[in-house]
Amino acid sequence: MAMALRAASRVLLRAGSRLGRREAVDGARRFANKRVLVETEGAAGATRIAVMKFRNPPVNSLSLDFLTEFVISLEKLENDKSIRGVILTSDSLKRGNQTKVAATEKTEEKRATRDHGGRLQERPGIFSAGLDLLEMYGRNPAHYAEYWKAVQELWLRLYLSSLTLMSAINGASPAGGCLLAITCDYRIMADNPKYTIGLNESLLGIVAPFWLKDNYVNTIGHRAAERALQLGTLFPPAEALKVGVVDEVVPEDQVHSKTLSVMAKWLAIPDHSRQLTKTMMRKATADNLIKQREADIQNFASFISRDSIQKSLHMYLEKLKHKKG
Ligand SMILES: CC/C=C\C/C=C\C/C=C\CC/C=C/CC(=O)SCCNC(=O)CCNC(=O)[C@H](O)C(C)(C)COP(=O)(O)OP(=O)(O)OC[C@H]1O[C@@H](n2cnc3c(N)ncnc32)[C@H](O)[C@@H]1OP(=O)(O)O
Repeated sequence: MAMALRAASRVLLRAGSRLGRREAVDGARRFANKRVLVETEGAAGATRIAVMKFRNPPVNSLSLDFLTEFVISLEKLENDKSIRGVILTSDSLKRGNQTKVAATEKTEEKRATRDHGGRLQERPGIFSAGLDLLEMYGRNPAHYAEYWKAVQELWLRLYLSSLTLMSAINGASPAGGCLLAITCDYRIMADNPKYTIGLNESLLGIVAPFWLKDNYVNTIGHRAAERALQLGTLFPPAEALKVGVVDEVVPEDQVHSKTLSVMAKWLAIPDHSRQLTKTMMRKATADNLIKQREADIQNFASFISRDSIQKSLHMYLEKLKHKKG
């Protein structure tokens, strides 16, 4: 398994250097590729934590490029011995240096936030819209296979990470967005009823993969997962807390500070015992995928290529496009 992960990571690193964009380097304290910004907090030489901010406009969907860049960034953090904790969050807060694009049409309004250079900015209120539907629609089986391998890789890396991972959920978090959150050791969600979280695959006419289902069952229990998966339930914060999809709900402006303070408590536990415990709890679930990765890829590629599934995705995409039109 370690060898397989190292080999996959070499491939990703090569892809990363081809993608090649390291926009900002400030010692070890801040690095970024195009879609993931990583900031570290804490004094040099001491234990530090990192904040990984998603910035893949407009909705932080998990495109192939995003997945590649994410895994490269995570690996860098895993290799940095001074980093013990990582917070996943969206870089979707409004920045000062922005202007509203004059918008009369509804479709314009939807994407009205641009910076002064006219570049599209991440809109606030979205943690991640989940897997990129355009990677799963209208492509060929080889592309589906490549994409699914990257999705598996992301999940395995996060689920088995030796770091303490926390998600600061500052927006909507459907499907793959929920995947990011439930791989973490702890989840804190902003108390905004507009934000929802859950595995809504069934509403799209698709099915969550077995390993994500297992992750969900491990998080909220079998009965709750069985019901939520069939109904494709997206829980608002209070319900997400009640069912256990998230561990805490706090006012929106306190999500970051609260996550930092919970992280401090987790980091007070010795790493070796916490890590061994985490592995003990998670290894069997991860091994289930590891032993059949290739079969899972083939399953996905043939499932998603079906005419009926492509039709469902087409209808869902159309619905998204016209929902406010
Ligand atoms: C038996 C089984 C056998 C085998 C099975 C094997 C494997 C399993 C098979 C399949 C599993 C596949 C798993 C998939 C998991 C996923 O993650 S699927 C994605 C689920 N995501 C969603 O449903 C979210 C959809 N989006 C939204 O609900 C809203 O966009 C959101 C609340 C995030 C934001 O709303 P709003 O601010 O109003 O923005 P818009 O809706 O206007 O969206 C802006 C533009 O972004 C586009 N977009 C939205 N989401 C996605 C996405 N996930 N991927 C790509 N693009 C997305 C949207 O269309 C708008 O585009 P436009 O401006 O119109 O061009």
